[in-house]
Amino acid sequence: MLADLPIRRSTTQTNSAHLAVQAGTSSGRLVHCLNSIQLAAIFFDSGGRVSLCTESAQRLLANLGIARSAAASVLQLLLALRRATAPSRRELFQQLRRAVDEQAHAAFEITFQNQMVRAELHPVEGEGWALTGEDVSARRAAEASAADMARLDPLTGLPNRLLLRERLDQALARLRRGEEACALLLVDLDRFKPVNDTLGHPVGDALLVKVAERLRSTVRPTDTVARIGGDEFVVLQTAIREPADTQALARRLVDLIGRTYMVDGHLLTIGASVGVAFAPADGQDADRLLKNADLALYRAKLDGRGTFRFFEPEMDARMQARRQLELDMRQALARREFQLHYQPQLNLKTNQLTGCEALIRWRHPERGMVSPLDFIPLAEEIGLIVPIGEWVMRQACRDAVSWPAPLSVAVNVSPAQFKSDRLVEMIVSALATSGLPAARLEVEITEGVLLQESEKTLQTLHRLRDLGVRVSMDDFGTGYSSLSYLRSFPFDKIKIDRSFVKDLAVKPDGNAIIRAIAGLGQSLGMTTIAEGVETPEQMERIREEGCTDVQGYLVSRPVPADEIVRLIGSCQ
Ligand SMILES: Nc1nc2c(ncn2[C@@H]2O[C@H](COP(=O)(O)O[C@H]3[C@@H](O)[C@H](n4cnc5c(=O)[nH]c(N)nc54)O[C@@H]3COP(=O)(O)O)[C@@H](O)[C@H]2O)c(=O)[nH]1
Repeated sequence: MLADLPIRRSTTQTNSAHLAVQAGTSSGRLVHCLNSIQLAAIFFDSGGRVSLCTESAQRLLANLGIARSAAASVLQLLLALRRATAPSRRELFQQLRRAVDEQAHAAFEITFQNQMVRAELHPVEGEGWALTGEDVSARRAAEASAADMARLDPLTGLPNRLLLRERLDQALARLRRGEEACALLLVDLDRFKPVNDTLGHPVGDALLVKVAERLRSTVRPTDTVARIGGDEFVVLQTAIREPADTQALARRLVDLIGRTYMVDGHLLTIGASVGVAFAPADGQDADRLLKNADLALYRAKLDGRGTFRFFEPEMDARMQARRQLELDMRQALARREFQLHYQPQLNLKTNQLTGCEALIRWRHPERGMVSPLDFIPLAEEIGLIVPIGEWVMRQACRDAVSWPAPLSVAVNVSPAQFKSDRLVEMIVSALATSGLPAARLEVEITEGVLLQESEKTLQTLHRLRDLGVRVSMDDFGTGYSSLSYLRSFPFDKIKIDRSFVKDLAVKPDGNAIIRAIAGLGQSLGMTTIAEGVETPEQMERIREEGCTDVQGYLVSRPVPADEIVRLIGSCQ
């Protein structure tokens, strides 16, 4: 049908909206056709007068408040449109005016009383003009709503990272104009993961929604609360008069999130750690502010969580140092920079060595000897303890197999290693490849291991025990519930923390504690070994209180593998 019409497609534009009109039209058929496809179109002759106006175009003009008579010519129509729309559109109409003067195609949009019309002005070769119009209000509204949705977190309805970023950029622009300071508070939920893991994601999601409501309820309407990750929220506080405003808000956030929640019949308690960065003091661009708030958050977590910290420049330096240590540690395994030292354990009754504890050492080419206290916690935090711990286990088994039986080797196993499903298989493999009997391997764990996923952990411990591996409880007495853990698993050995041995000389009740633990071990059929024994007096008191074994500098400091072989030989 279009072929019948006096319309031809522009050579450069294939879209049907981009039409050029040929001379010599049969206007009756054309109007009929355009009316039936609901196209708003107005044709102007070479004198600029309206020669054809479809029904849709008439309705559109009426909606825009433009009288039909006003549309008598192109210029009159443009003037009427100019009067009908906002001053911000005036520039557009100047462009249109130019298009008319230059006989060029032009496309534009008119917003009028919530209605949006996309219009196109097409020059008709030597004959006049065609103006087409399309109501795009619904399409533009859908696009705007999609754009809004793309800036909101679907679960909580809070702004997401994208919108936060825009608001932060706006706040920083105001700051640059000297208007107001702002602060960024990065909020990370503590103990959220166990809720998700144990009660399932629907409960976790409902909890996040409640957290979002609490956060929203505690800020001013001018502030922004955003959700930027699973359990990560951000508050952008604007118009700050003094840092105390932000301090009060940070305290409120920690307190509010830490209050109990009732979700799906479950009483839940989580916490929040908050890191704060101020603009302009801690950064004037969004990236720096976010980075510095993150550093402050990291500090808050290190300081025990459930608290807030303000960014300090030293945090950056500390983080750089930590990153370098992490990089070095990742290379240390491949570069064979780790070594094992061994510290002997002595039975007080027989005066014979019973075994040795394997203690890792890191000989760094520039740092020198790095203490495990300086790198094991970081290795645990970033998960590197799993490969490092595997190396320790395999090396310890390889070294111990050359010691005379029944001497055993005790290996520290970290909580993070217990999370790995491969732990038991790895130990079986270390024993098999080294040829060390399982009974000569002892696994030392701390309370931290039992604190996590206790059911799974206990299963792992029982599997190890079934293999014949012995299990000892390290640092006994320093945790919160050492006693209760003794009931949950039949340990082979209790290692009394060296702080109690140290207290022997200084605290009047020092020996009472050692006596109590030794008695407990005796009743439960467990070996009790006192750590950190440095003097003959300490050794004597420990023997008197009933401990079975000792370990400490008095017997020997931890020594390299070849030296322990000599030491063992000299004791035989
Ligand atoms: N997961 C792993 N942890 C490990 C491994 N190797 C060591 N560690 C842990 O690092 C902590 C520090 O260890 P280290 O500096 O080796 O200190 C040990 C001994 O040197 C020290 N000790 C022993 N006797 C004495 C003494 O008489 N006085 C004194 N002041 N210190 C002494 O005690 C540490 C042994 O502690 P423990 O493990 O609790 O028996 C330490 O927590 C290690 O556990 C590893 O391979 N994996």
